[in-house]
Amino acid sequence: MSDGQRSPTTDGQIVVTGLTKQYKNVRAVNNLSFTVEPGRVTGFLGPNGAGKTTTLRMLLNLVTPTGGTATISGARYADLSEPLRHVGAVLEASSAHKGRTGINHLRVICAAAGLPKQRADEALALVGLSPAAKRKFKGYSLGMKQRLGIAAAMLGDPRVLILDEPANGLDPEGIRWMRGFLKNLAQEGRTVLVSSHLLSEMQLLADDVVIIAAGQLVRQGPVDQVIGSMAQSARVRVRTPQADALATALKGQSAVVDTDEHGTLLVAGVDAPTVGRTALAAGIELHELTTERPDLEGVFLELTAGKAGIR
Ligand SMILES: Nc1ncnc2c1ncn2[C@@H]1O[C@H](COP(=O)(O)OP(=O)(O)OP(=O)(O)O)[C@@H](O)[C@H]1O
Repeated sequence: MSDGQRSPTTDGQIVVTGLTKQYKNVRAVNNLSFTVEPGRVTGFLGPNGAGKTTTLRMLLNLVTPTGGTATISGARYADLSEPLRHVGAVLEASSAHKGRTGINHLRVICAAAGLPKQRADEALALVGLSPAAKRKFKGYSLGMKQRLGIAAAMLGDPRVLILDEPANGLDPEGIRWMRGFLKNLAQEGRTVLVSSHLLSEMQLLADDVVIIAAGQLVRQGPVDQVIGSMAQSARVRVRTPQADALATALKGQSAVVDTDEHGTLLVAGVDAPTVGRTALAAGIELHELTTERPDLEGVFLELTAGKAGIR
């Protein structure tokens, strides 16, 4: 389907179907399928060498797939009539001519892409770099270079933004800025696909996650659902002066009950409301009832265990 024939239902959607990349000895991406929806930040997660960069490069027509397809708004990147107006990408920290100022770097891209010159000023303002517009690139910090890369990606006011490890090398303030910036783009209805190995960061940033390992899909879905779908995902912490009685009552509900060194019950297999109701029915007093979920890090390690390869 060409850019002009895009269906409104697929606008901004990224669809990866059976995508495969075989290098000489390495199958970097192996029959990978997932979708990325507009209006959401999607975290693309995987251990080192999982195939994230190769996948993003195939999406952007920088690497030719061995098999399968990757489309953006129903079209392959190569078939988009004005790719920069449709897709912005930041694949690595921005590189630019060292002696060129930030604003001139962006103006050169505008000229090459047939975009109006004032977009350079607008994009620079968008990433908070206007005060450094006339400073030379060689004097930019890593954080400023990252922002300039994002400004370049935003020149065409794209519907879809694709970023490979954008938080790399940023300080905490830079990471906080990036998080707010990307969430805001998603709120505007844009599609934001961000690869990262910073799992804790994704938990704060992403609405959805696509987790891959060894080139294959491990799990995809809303962050909360992916965490919640783990067999051992939720445990309920219960403190009660009648621990033995409650443990007995819960075992009748096919819960698995452990006790820690302080006598606190750790209950798996039933949710907190069930524990509360069971306690109430048995006339047991509760001092604490807390649902404990593993963080994304724990889920990720469990999901990709054994697949994270030195490949
Ligand atoms: N041009 C290439 N030629 C041969 N093998 C390659 C090439 N590019 C990537 N690979 C291999 O493909 C696999 C996937 O690499 P890729 O860079 O896509 O993973 P990644 O998930 O982005 O990893 P990282 O987080 O370390 O960047 C790795 O084993 C890598 O060595």
